[in-house]
Amino acid sequence: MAHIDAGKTTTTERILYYSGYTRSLGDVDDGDTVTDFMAQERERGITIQSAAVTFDWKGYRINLIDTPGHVDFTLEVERCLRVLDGAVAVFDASAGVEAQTLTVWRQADKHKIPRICFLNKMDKIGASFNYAVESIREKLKAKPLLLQLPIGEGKTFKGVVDVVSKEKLLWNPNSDDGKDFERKPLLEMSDPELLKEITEARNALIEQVADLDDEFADLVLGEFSENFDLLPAEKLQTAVHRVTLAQTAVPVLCGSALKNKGVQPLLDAITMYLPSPEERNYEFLQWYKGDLCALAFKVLHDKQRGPLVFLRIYSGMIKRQLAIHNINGNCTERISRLLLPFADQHVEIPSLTAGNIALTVGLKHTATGDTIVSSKSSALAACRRAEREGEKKHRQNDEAERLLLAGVEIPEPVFFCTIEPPSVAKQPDLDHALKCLQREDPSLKVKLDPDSGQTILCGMGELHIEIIHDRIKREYGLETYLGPLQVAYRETILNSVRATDTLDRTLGDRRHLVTVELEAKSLETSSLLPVIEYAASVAQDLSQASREAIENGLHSACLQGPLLGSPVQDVAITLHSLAIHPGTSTAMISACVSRCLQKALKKADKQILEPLMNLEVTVTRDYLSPVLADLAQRRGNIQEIQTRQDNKVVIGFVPLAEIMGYSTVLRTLTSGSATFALELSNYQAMNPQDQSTLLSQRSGSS
Ligand SMILES: Nc1nc2c(ncn2[C@@H]2O[C@H](COP(=O)(O)OP(=O)(O)OP(=O)(O)O)[C@@H](O)[C@H]2O)c(=O)[nH]1
Repeated sequence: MAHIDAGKTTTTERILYYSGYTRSLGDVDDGDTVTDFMAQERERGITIQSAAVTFDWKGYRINLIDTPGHVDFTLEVERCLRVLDGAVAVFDASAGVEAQTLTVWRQADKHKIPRICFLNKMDKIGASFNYAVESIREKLKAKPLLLQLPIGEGKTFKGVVDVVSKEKLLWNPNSDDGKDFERKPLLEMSDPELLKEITEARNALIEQVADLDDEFADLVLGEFSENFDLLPAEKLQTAVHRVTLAQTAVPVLCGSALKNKGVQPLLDAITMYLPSPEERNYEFLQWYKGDLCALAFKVLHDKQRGPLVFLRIYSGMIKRQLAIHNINGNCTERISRLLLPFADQHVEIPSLTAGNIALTVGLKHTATGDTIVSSKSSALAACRRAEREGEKKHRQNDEAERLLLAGVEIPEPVFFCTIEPPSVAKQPDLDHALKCLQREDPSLKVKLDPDSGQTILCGMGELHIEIIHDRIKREYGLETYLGPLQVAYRETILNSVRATDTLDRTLGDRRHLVTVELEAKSLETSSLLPVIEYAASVAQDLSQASREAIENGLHSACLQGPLLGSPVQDVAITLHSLAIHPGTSTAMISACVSRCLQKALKKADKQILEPLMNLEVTVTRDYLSPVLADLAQRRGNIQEIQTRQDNKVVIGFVPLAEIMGYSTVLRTLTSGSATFALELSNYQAMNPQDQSTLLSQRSGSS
């Protein structure tokens, strides 16, 4: 995991080469890497879908997932992190911690994933080991354990010193694939200076680990207190492994994937310090007692084979021709074939056990985030065990929560645009393509505009929508037309308003009569859904069906606000009175409260909320002024300007509406030398002037 362009794909390629899976070295810049297999990825040089690859290293089996770094694919990253036992965070050693690194780091924190850091690009001009380590300490608030130190930096980078074993690892400059390197103990005779430096680094490391691990502290203070040099490397490694698992510190290694240096020791570190599946102690596993339990974390549509579902197996075994039960979908279906994922080539296998990632063919109803078990009765047995345990511990856990592996929250899309098929006859084909793409990518939303009947595509960013458009063309052969990209605004109200409404309709011989009085007011806290309250007199004899009908009606009224037709948020609604004539259908109750709320919202003082983005621009000093001047014109609010090596890093907020197409603008402003990262911060109220400009633009254009 990493910020965009830190070198994850290049590192993965090296890993696959050294582990013997590939015979030649792929290159991102030449577009021939194994994991970036989608056509767009090869052309754009970025990782869109994280491919899962299985390989072996010195007797260990490793399932590797290369995640995308671009912020538009944050959800994809989180879905993959969710199923990992450990992660390697890759950094550009000349930039240290970048904006997206922070995001993925937080995601890994959320899922409690032990990790190690790999400071890549040590060969790059401006690379600085100390700078990058410092930024890990400061920005990620993590404790770095320096297991290696570089030999040279930038152009002079030649290899690394293993602090744990006090060995020098030098890569043969004449080897063009980095396979040839020598590992030599540091000796007083040949490397007195370096040996002194490394001994100090090793002692510091030992003290640091002893501070974090009591068992190690006892060992060090007892047997080896006089001389740390006598402490065997394996003892230190075992303690670093425990500390990594406890996530109280992170091992740091360095290298240059592009120049083929440092990747083999990284592989050793992965097997040595990251947890094996058994070491993760997933709490829910005890309920399954070795029965199958797996999580579907990715779905791909394959033209020939139909939906391919990636499963992380937590316990039990998966076999081909096995019937499985999907807890979320409450359905049973059969796996027809089982494959071991090797990027876009898949090897057929008869069975796969816990800890592995399986690619299954034949599951037609399983979607991303679903929990898979062997049968309904196995799920029930697990549930009973969980209940018994819960009673013992006097805990009131939600039964479903314990059995379903938590999925991943899907963020609300911030952009939308219309999409049209080349001809009306092709609309069903477009609908099919969008349905398949949505099953793969839950952050893509598709809606139908109730007024125009047009299909609307909602996504996480410009690149996201562009790529979906591209995929529809390439994978489904449909040339679609996109309308202009629009920002997804929200609305709210600023005061408290009351409204009443009556719906009286006779359909056939049945009279439907509802009268409602409600109050809508602004809510202090942020909430996407309206907070609904009932006056005591209303709550008294309200049936469950009527309550659901009311809530449906209120929710649907909040979907289209009075100003722009955008969702209304941060409102509290109180039902003061409600009279329902016997025999009135629930649909009529919904319709009446919905209309009444719309009336109230129309009367209220209204406010548009716009998405505000966190922006981080990295720019050389010479171009700082034009970048700042441009941001000022975009209603940008600069919080801080940091110095990162020779660059300036501008950190601030800017409304999404002002930053569309920014990559082209920034390229022109800085002759292509600057980079930027954008991420949704929150929704903020527009000022009255900007709001009225937007409203008049909209009414002029509609
Ligand atoms: N100098 C130098 N460049 C590197 C190194 N590793 C990768 N690069 C270059 O950095 C760029 C990005 O590399 P990728 O491997 O695609 O990075 P990534 O993190 O997978 O990128 P995304 O998947 O798009 O987030 C490419 O131009 C690589 O050639 C390195 O060790 N040194």
